[in-house]
Amino acid sequence: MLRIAVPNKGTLSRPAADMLREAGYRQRTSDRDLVCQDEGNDVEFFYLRPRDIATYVGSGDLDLGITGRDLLVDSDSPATEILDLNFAAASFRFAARPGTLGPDGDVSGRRIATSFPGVVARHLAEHGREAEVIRLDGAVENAIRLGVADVVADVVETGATLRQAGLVVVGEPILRSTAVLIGRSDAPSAPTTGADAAGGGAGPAAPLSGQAGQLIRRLQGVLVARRYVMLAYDVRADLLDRASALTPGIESPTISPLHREGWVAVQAMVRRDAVHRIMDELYDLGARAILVTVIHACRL
Ligand SMILES: Nc1ncnc2c1ncn2[C@@H]1O[C@H](COP(=O)(O)OP(=O)(O)OP(=O)(O)O)[C@@H](O)[C@H]1O
Ligand SMILES: O=P(O)(O)OC[C@H]1O[C@H](OP(=O)(O)OP(=O)(O)O)[C@H](O)[C@@H]1O
Ligand SMILES: [Mg+2]
Repeated sequence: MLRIAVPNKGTLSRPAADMLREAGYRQRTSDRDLVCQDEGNDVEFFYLRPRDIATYVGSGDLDLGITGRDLLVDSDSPATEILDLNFAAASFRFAARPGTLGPDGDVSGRRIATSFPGVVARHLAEHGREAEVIRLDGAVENAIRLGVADVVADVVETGATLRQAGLVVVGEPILRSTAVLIGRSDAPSAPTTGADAAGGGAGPAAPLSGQAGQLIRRLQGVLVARRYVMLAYDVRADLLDRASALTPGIESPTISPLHREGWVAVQAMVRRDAVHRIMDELYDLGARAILVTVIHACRL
């Protein structure tokens, strides 16, 4: 049975379970459940602190896991990113009281409070800088107010927490994080499919097979279904080339004959964020009966 680690609490927990449900897996019914068996799919889910997930996967005790890229980097476990799951986007940044640091964000010689000492240490080493790293469990913004640190390094989503603490971000983002599916570093990587067009990154090694490969393909299917819609319309056959250029689909649009002479029906997947612009352009071209439908699931 495939064993998967899923965040039990916090920002990642609900969207991770929602995504697995959308991919057809059974999920726990109570926040207190620590394990959920999906016998139909031969998969067992273990609900763990997101910070611990890379440790379980890196040791090989669990096969795959969902966590944040920043937590994966911080763990320094022999685990690697298989698929960007495209939720819980945040950046990891230095912040300080205005005027504390120069615009280049050089933190050399400063005291840096963070819950991600591994991410900060890697950044300092990559930039050849030395600083004192003070590891705290959370609410790190208070460390400056309390005189424990000069700089914080923390997750920033809206920036509201920093503003409330009178802090400003300094320098470029240290890391851009999203939720990711991870596996052991020495395991084969995800199968590459047309889903890569939807951001499903995959490494170069041989594809993961069996239930692991199936889970990855299902999650890639959810990513595509979330990012694309199906567009259908009728257009005069002599305008088909121009219409197809607007809706090339992922592989190629489907063209069907219409009873009305000189007209064809076209179907193609288009990116959800571009669909209204494309519909306007198709209408201006002369296409009619333009319909958008949601994709619930797919395998490309
Ligand atoms: N606004 C946010 N606050 C915290 N973490 C966020 C946010 N947006 C995205 N994330 C990501 O969620 C992960 C942190 O999740 P985690 O469950 O450890 O912390 P949390 O949601 O802050 O919960 P808690 O701090 O209460 O334990 C990281 O990968 C982080 O990048
Ligand atoms: O940019 P924002 O939208 O304000 O979000 C980022 C803040 O949210 C998280 O704190 P959390 O509430 O999880 O508390 P914690 O520091 O105790 O983890 C994170 O540590 C930042 O402080
Ligand atoms: Mg937090």
